[in-house]
Amino acid sequence: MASSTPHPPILKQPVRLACVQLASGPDKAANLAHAATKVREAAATGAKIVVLPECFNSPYGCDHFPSYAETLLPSPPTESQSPSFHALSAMARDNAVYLIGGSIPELVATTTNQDDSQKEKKTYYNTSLTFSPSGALLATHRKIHLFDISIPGKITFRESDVLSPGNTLTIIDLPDYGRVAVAICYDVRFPELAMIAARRGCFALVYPGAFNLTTGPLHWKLLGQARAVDNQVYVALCSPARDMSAGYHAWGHSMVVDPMAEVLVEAGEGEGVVVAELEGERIEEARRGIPLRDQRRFDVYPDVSRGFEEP
Ligand SMILES: O=C(O)CCC(=O)C(=O)O
Repeated sequence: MASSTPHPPILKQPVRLACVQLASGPDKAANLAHAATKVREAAATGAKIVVLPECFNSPYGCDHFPSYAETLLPSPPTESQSPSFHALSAMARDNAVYLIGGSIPELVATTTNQDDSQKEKKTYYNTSLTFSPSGALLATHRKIHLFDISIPGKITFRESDVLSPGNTLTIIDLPDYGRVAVAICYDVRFPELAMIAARRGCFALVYPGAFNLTTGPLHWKLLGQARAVDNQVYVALCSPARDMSAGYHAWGHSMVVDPMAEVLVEAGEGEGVVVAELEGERIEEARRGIPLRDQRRFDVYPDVSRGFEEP
């Protein structure tokens, strides 16, 4: 029921966030080197939170996940187990930024004893790593909702043919600023995640993603604005650049949406960096003007954030 308890500020100080809409190809080492250049460019704008796209260092597609997958556990992995882990850590440290490192395919290999012989089982995830300005790993998010869709004549995609889903929601404390939630692409379609994260005090929901030319024009911006307006938080969507010579055509249009659902910055199709200033007062203003948080009727419907265990 409505109450008007005071709410503590959820963003400690204004912060600039950059989405790097990256062009990448089949050469992982080249992709990592190029990402480092673009993260430097993003940091030079004054951005202190930098976001990379989903599958930023490989082509996107089920055929590619196993050959590009890296082992992240035990953490920290060695350089040869995960060159991407080390490259991302260095990008964060070299530029003194929080780096939400898009996503990479992750391999978890386990051995089991069966009938006196050892069997190796390989499990793959779509995984996002976030690093602190000192280069320390802050969080790992494994895509929870796998991208399995079929729109006849347009697009069929079945990540679950190859990938396994993650099972935890990812809320990250950035000590200088406050909390953000990270989820990956198709995860944006599930408002429960966003609601829980916002009610746990996140000032921004960050989605590395790679929508396509069918659902991108229909839903990408709509979903970004929907998650923002429902939760009165900032939303950042970060896509790869579109490459019509690649097997998968990403929509592009990386953007940052404010707590009133206004699109603050939006990229086009090609490579680029978009930057927005996030301010706690803008969140408070939205929440004062339209006081949803004090008007929810949890006596009529359940609060999905109740019972969620913090990691
Ligand atoms: O939800 C969509 O339409 C696209 C999702 C997607 O591309 C992904 O999860 O990688």
